[in-house]
Amino acid sequence: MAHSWGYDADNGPDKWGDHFPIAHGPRQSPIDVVPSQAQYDPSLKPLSIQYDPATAKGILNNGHSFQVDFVDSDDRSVLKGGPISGTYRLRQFHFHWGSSDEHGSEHTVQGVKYPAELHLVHWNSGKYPSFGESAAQPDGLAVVGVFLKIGNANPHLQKIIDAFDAIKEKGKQTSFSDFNPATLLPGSLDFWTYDGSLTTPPLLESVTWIVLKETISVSAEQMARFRSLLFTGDGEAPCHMVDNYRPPQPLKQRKVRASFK
Ligand SMILES: O=C(O)Cc1ccc(OCc2ccccc2)cc1
Ligand SMILES: [Zn+2]
Repeated sequence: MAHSWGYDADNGPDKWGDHFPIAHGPRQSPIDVVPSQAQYDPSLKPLSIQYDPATAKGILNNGHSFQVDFVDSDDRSVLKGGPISGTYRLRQFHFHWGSSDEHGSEHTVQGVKYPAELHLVHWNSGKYPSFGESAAQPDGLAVVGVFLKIGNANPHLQKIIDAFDAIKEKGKQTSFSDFNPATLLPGSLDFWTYDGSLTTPPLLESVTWIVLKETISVSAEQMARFRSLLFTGDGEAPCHMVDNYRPPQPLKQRKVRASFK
């Protein structure tokens, strides 16, 4: 793309296949999860999520979303169990959200859209030497997806929102420490799982998706703060960071499994 990918009509999800042909591949994400079509798999282990708040490093506006990055040079913050084998290290988390509370999530549940979706990105440190290497392997990444639903203000999200003034524009970053992402998880870790991809270019088909059934809360005022971020950098005409989600993609020959009955 002459101009890099984004979420506008001229560079958005419908155009990504022009430069990233895998966009039309067999295991693209996100998908619409249809609970009645998901098969309960008793062999799925419970999810094991252990994060050390000391591994939180910084928060960055990357021009597509904002992400909180973690020290991933050791196994202090890891995901195990569920559908994965071995140990996957937490690399970063980020969100996708809408221009209104009626939409914004990437995965949908029987067509239901949520105002936002959290992605906790992990890489297979038990098998590969780095995130970059892992991202190119079919079993390289594991992303935990959590839906946000409008309700009470979420005090754990508020710590992230309080950093937004320092990262309003594309390219801005600031330190972000002593934060445990496990505070962003719902009470139940029941999940759906399927083989998929990154939901942004390069759309690599290297993600084991683990989508939690239970939501976490966010207030309408907190969602408005997400929408105050900008896609654009200093000196550019400001464009609010909203609707940074890819819509559901064809399931093709895949099955979705459920960890619960
Ligand atoms: O949206 C998601 O959660 C999938 C996703 C996960 C990780 C991610 O990292 C960026 C990136 C990964 C590999 C190569 C270049 C860039 C990009 C997207
Ligand atoms: Zn994502």
